[in-house]
Amino acid sequence: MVTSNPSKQSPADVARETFRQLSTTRTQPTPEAYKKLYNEIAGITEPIDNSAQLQKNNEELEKILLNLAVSLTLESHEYADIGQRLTVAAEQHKWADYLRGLNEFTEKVFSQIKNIQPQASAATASSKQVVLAAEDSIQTSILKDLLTRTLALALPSLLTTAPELSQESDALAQLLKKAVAEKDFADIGARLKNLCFKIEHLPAPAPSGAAETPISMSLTDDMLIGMLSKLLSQTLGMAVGALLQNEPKLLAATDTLVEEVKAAKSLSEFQRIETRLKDLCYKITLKGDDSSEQLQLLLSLFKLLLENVSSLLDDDNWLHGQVVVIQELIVGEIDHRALLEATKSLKEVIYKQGVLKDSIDQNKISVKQLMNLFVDRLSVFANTTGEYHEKITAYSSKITHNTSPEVINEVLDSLLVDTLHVQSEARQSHQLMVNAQQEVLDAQTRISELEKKLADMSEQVQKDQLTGSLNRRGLDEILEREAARADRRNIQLCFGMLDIDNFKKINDTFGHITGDGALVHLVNIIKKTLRSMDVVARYGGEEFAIIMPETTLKDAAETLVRLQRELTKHFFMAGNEQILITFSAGVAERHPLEGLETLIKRADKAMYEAKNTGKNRVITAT
Ligand SMILES: Nc1nc2c(ncn2[C@@H]2O[C@H](COP(=O)(O)OP(=O)(O)OP(=O)(O)O)[C@@H](O)[C@H]2O)c(=O)[nH]1
Repeated sequence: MVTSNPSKQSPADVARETFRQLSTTRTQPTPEAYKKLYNEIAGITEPIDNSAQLQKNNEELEKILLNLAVSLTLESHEYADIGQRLTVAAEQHKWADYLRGLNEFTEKVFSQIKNIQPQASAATASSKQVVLAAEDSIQTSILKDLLTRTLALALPSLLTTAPELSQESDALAQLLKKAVAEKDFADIGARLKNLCFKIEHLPAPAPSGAAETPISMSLTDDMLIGMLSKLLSQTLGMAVGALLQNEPKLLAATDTLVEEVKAAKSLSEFQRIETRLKDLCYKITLKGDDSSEQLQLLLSLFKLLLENVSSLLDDDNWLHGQVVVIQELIVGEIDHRALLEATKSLKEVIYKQGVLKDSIDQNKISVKQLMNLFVDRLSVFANTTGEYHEKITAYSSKITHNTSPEVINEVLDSLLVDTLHVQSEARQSHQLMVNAQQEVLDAQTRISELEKKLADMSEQVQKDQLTGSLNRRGLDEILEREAARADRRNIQLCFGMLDIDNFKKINDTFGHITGDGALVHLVNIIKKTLRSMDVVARYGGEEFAIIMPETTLKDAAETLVRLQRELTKHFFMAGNEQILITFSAGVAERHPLEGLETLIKRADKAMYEAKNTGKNRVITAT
């Protein structure tokens, strides 16, 4: 039975139903048969003759199907056989044979997946085995996904949909050929999903069905205005808005214009906006010239200053490190954010320099006071011993010239008194020396404690020393700033939390240094994959946070899935061993005015759910 309800079914639904009926009634799936049934199901009568376009579509489709068949002949033995049969069927236009062959192929792929999964869980003896099994399983599941979608959705729809999409599919078929040869389906899976998404979202046919067929893709004025308005408001809001961060007046004017663009519904409204846009552009150009000149001057001054600071720093490694960080920050493209970060780091350097200098000066003063005291005592002692020697010489001559016992007794008494005096001075000086030595040691301990404190402080600056990503403190600051911006501009902000799976096993198998390398590898891949406006921070040991400004929850989740896919393409190498790094992630979109602690908690909770439901997945927070 044919159902006809054009107002309720999307073209994709109709296409699916057409395909199902073709197969249950065992009708040959020729393009003509497909089109006829499609129109019946969609309740469309076909008033205009678009046979030339259909002919072209059919030819393109046939080419795609033939390419797919040929690509399979390059596969291993069992797939190559099917590929041969499909090629013959496509060349002879025997579409029923072709369909049977494709179904057989899908069955084979599904049964292979079932075999691979137990293999993966059994392969615990060597991590390499696990990695290889996981790799196979990922590729096969992508292949499965790809074929299911091809069979169920993309191909039938292509028979009747837009020619642009046919061209895209043709390119895809070429890619598929390459992917099968190289056994790398990650890219093509994503592209096919994208194509299916486009097909699913093709505009529905007009309910009257009188003038339009499902292949009609003509852009109406409304659609054009919609696209124009979206493009303009995005350009203004994101690009221009970001450039004007330190120009509040122009920023406010831009924000107002963005709202007006969003609300504009007709071309005449756009014409009015155009005049105001020109005015804004003019003002921005004026400001831009002005401030970029100032910025350049300021920068050259800043660089000069840094060079001098650097040469003054002697061998203080920490401060040198900080100066290098600032120099790196201002190398190349300078934007407002880089300047803000550089200024903050410089303030930190200056503050810490001050603290260190004060403490070391104080210690130097106390050592100096001690030395003065010691020298004083020493001179007293020297005087005393000098006098003693003089007295001894005098006593000696007295004894030489006078031998009476009374005189000698008198000399001996005096000598005793003088010797006791010298001994007491010597004892005092000795004690002083011991005290001084102790105080110098104390001062040295205090100085090394200060240096340690300084080293500890370096952990508090914004960067994580191992991975070069932001640390917790850096994360807090940027998150606060982005949240304020999101509130001010009424735009989305997403926060992702990800935790490497089974990281302990990497450490236990290959050692901590390799584990550290894996963390650095992950951050590098994150930085390569994400947009430049996204920010990655190390949240804890093997836990990372990602801030995604101006991103919807759906896009943020897709970004993290894309990141997972990138990791399957870039293994981490531990010597000759390939390690597949996977992670579990939770992602949350910030509610307007939501506190950051709550936002982080929601993402964290979703991340734990991802861990507890099998790992290597992304869960969106409620
Ligand atoms: N090499 C290295 N290891 C770290 C670092 N920070 C934390 N770790 C280690 O990361 C491991 C985390 O282990 P667990 O918390 O059990 O997590 P896991 O093994 O990833 O397991 P799941 O999270 O459940 O997938 C511990 O062995 C930590 O010692 C670091 O900076 N370098």
